[in-house]
Amino acid sequence: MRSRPQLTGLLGGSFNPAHGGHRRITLFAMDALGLDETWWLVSPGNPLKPQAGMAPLAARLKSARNQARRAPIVPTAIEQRLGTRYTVDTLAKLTRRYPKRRFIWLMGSDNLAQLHRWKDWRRIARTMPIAVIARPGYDADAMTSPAMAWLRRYRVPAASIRKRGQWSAPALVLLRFDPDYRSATAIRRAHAGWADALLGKGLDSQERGAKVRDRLTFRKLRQEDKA
Ligand SMILES: Nc1ncnc2c1ncn2[C@@H]1O[C@H](COP(=O)(O)OP(=O)(O)OP(=O)(O)O)[C@@H](O)[C@H]1O
Ligand SMILES: O=C(O)c1ccc[n+]([C@@H]2O[C@H](COP(=O)([O-])O)[C@@H](O)[C@H]2O)c1
Repeated sequence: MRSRPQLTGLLGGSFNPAHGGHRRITLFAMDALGLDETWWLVSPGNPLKPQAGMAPLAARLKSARNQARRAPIVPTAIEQRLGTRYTVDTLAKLTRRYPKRRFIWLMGSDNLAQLHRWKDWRRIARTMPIAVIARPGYDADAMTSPAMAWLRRYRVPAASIRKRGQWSAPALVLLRFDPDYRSATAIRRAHAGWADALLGKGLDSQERGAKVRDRLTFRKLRQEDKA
């Protein structure tokens, strides 16, 4: 049984496809915040993004597994299993299922700039702390955004997350690392056929095995949290 709550980062995304920027910002954020692991929630579909041009979930998940290799990062399609699409609903279910964990929502500043358009975004902020990672080209819009106008009063240093006893919400941590210019948009422009190349003729046996392991891992974690 675990003696202290696991600090788990949640990075939700389209991952269309996952790229080195995701891995880099996740590892930097984990280090700055003292996280034990991060779950990459590969979204069935961002409610604000068009479905057109969105690769199949299996391809996006596979790209995420490739990027997460040998790191304490767990890519998962758990939102599909939970039947949730809006983040507020996902977080309500995850906190109920994994009551002993301490979660923190991670996102790039492009998402802070439009957070006020998300369903029940203040409820998200009341559910868990939010850490925002600076991203080239988006920081000015993020800092002047409607969500930031409300969130700025809850700003705390990264150290307050590291000290697990002080974990509370709402809390906003602003993180700035070496800027990372990578984006999925740029990869899609350069390599439109990435999903076909990755999936080949369909799900290979390795991928089918990963899918089963994904389900089992989260079932086991849930049992641990209930113990
Ligand atoms: N280079 C980066 N710097 C900071 N945050 C990033 C970076 N790349 C992605 N993120 C963040 O990772 C999360 C998932 O990103 P997503 O899967 O949408 O990739 P993306 O590169 O932003 O995709 P797209 O270009 O299609 O919008 C989001 O919170 C996003 O802000
Ligand atoms: O819940 C919402 O209203 C909402 C609106 C837009 C985006 N999101 C989530 O934000 C995360 C980042 O999405 P993306 O497409 O920018 O990678 C992903 O988990 C989405 O489900 C959530």
